[in-house]
Parts: sequence; C-alpha cells; structure tokens
Amino acid sequence: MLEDTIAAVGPPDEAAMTAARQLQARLTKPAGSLGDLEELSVRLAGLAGSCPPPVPGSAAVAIFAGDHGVHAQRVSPWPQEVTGQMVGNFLAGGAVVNAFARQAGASMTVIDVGVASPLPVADPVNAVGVGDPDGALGRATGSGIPRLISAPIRRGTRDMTVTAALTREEARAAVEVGIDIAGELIAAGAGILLTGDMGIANTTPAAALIAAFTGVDAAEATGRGTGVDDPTYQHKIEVVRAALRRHSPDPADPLGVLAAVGGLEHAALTGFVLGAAARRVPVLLDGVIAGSAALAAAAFAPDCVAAIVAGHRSAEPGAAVALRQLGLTPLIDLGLRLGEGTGALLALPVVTGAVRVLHEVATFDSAGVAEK
Ligand SMILES: O=C(O)c1ccc[n+]([C@@H]2O[C@H](COP(=O)([O-])O)[C@@H](O)[C@H]2O)c1
Ligand SMILES: Cc1cc2nc[nH]c2cc1C
Repeated sequence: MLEDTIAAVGPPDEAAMTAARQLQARLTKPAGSLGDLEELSVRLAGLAGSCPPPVPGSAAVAIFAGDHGVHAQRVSPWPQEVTGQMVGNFLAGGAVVNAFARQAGASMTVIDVGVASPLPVADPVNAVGVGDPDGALGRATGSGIPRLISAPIRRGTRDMTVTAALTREEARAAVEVGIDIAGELIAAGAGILLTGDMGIANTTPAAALIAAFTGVDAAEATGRGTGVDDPTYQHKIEVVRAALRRHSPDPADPLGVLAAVGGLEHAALTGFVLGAAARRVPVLLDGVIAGSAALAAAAFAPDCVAAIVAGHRSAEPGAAVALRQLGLTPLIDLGLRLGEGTGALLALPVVTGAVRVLHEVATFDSAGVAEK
C-alpha cells in the first residue's frame, strides 16, 4: 500500500498553473498585491489540475498521538501521562485545537497510534475503527468534538539513544495508518486535510528527523519544545546528536530513518501527507512535527511537496529548517509552539481566501476598470 501510494504521487499540472498565473494578472487588483496568496493559488491549481481549483469545502484535522521511549532521557519537562490526558481533553472538547476547529468549521479525528498510558476517556459511541466509513468526518463537522480511532502500533516507541525507536515493520504500519486516514477523510468529502499531533517528547525525534533529512547539525534542528531550561536544552541537543551518531540514518531510506529516530505520530503523518498528495488534495501542515514528517514524505515521493501548504512557522527552529528544505513559505508566523493542529487551523481561511479570489474576483474587462 505504501508503494502504491508513492507511485500515485505525480507532478503538478503546468497548464493549470499557467492558466492561474494568467488569471491572476487579469483580476481587479495591482499585479502581485496579494503577495504569497497568488503563488499559493497557482500551486493549488497545479495540484488540482484545473483553474480555478476547487474551493476547499470540508476541512478535516487529524491529530496523531503517540509516546516516546526517549522521554526517559529527560528531554521534556512534562510527564509522559500528559499525552493520554490531553487525548482525553481533545475528546471532551476542551483543548485549544477544539476551539480552533470549531471556529474553522473543521471536523476532528484523533488517532491513537501509540499512546503509552490507558486513555482516560473510553467512549464506545465515539470509537470507530480504521476503515469504518460511517461518520468519517466526525460526529458533526464544526462541533469541535472529535471521533477517536484506536490504531496503536505499539504503546510508545523505544528509546532511540539505546536502540532503534521502531522496527521497519512498525514504521511502515504507522505510515500506512496515516495513508488510510487520509483516504478515508477524502472519501468522506474532505477537500483539505490538516495535520495535528500530540506526544510528550515528540520534538526530540522531530529534531533528529530534520537533522537526518537536511544534514543540519543537531543544534540547528533542536528547540526547546514545550519549554525546557538552558541545561536541559543543551542536554536535548546531545541526545539528538547521540541518536544520530548511533544510527547514522540514510536520508535516501526514509523508512529506515523513521524507524531509527522517528516516532509513531511522525510516521503516521508521513503517510497522511503521502495519502493526500496521491489523491491530489492539499494538506496543510502544522508545526515542527508535521515539518519533520513532510521531509520523510518528500524523501519517499519528491512530488508530494506540490500538495503541501505550510500553515505557519512554528517557534521551534527545526520547523523553519524543514520548510526551507521543502521550499515552502509559511502562511502565518505568530510564534506558536503548541502543536495539536492549531497553527494549521488558523491558516485555513488564508488558503480558502487564496482560492476564492480565483473564483469570485472580477477581471479588469468584466468590471470595466481601467488598467494602468
Ligand atoms: O507544533 C510545534 O511546532 C510544537 C512545538 C513545541 C511543542 N509542541 C507540542 O508539545 C509536545 C512536545 O513537546 P516536548 O517538549 O515534550 O518535546 C507535543 O505534544 C507537541 O504537539 C509542538
Ligand atoms: C498541556 C500540553 C498541551 C499540549 N498540546 C500539545 N502538546 C502539548 C503539551 C502539553 C504539556
């Protein structure tokens, strides 16, 4: 399934992109006055293979949750149990991502790909298995109440400073969960997918993935995550460096990189990006965890970048490193470093606005406005 998905990822449609550029030049506004939104509209036309591309109607945010063996190295100030407790908060509707999903009118899906602690909320009505087509866009789009999909590969990764975080089979299984979820959400009508993540300590594997795929030093890829102090930050850089030294991951072997120094949510998000790209549906990235997964997706299928929109620039330094390597410009830069999908949700109206312009704005000819 991974190979089929990779094979289905194709390049953007140049004719549709040319048509979008020509249309932009005829709209009643000074050329270039919509800044980055103009190129965004061109990219989305290329992805859809039509000008104008469809206005992304239903938006779906998928929050992949997992735990991390490297937490034992004291790289996060938070106890590991917070991952499962925050999943409980998502299911109850009480997290920031719930508020932003309500505001954006996005459906929410939480996918447990490897939370170590038992989830505090067991709601059988809300529990839907992977592949179940019923209610694939959640209970009610815009309610801010997610459905939960339980698809654990294992209850947390192994400590990457000691051994590979995952086996290749586990990494592949997690990638395929992400592909599955993307396919299911698109089949249920989603016109744009948004990434979300929850996993205490997951900025450490994200930094290791970014260093492995871009070649930057561990110090450049590593940030303070939820907010570690100076000594812990220095130690976190050394943990990332030690994991990279131990495994020497080969960036040409993305499954090997994900297995050695990745995480279950990172691998699932990789599949989520590939699944969206294979179906030519845009995927709006959140922060540094999504950025690290997008690098893995691009290593599997370079053309998938055409489907990716960078929602925001996370304060985590590795996020900017990842976006630079992918050649993507973030839409908003508010110093966010929460995760969950919050930055992607805030960027959603920017994406919709960019496409609406191509549908709704008059041309100089049609409106009778004089040109310069
Ligand atoms: O999205 C981001 O760029 C981001 C930056 C810093 C932290 N986070 C979130 O915080 C958690 C990981 O932080 P940490 O310090 O435990 O590695 C995890 O749940 C992420 O969703 C997310
Ligand atoms: C409270 C809390 C909420 C989060 N949301 C995403 N990562 C998080 C990490 C913590 C610690």
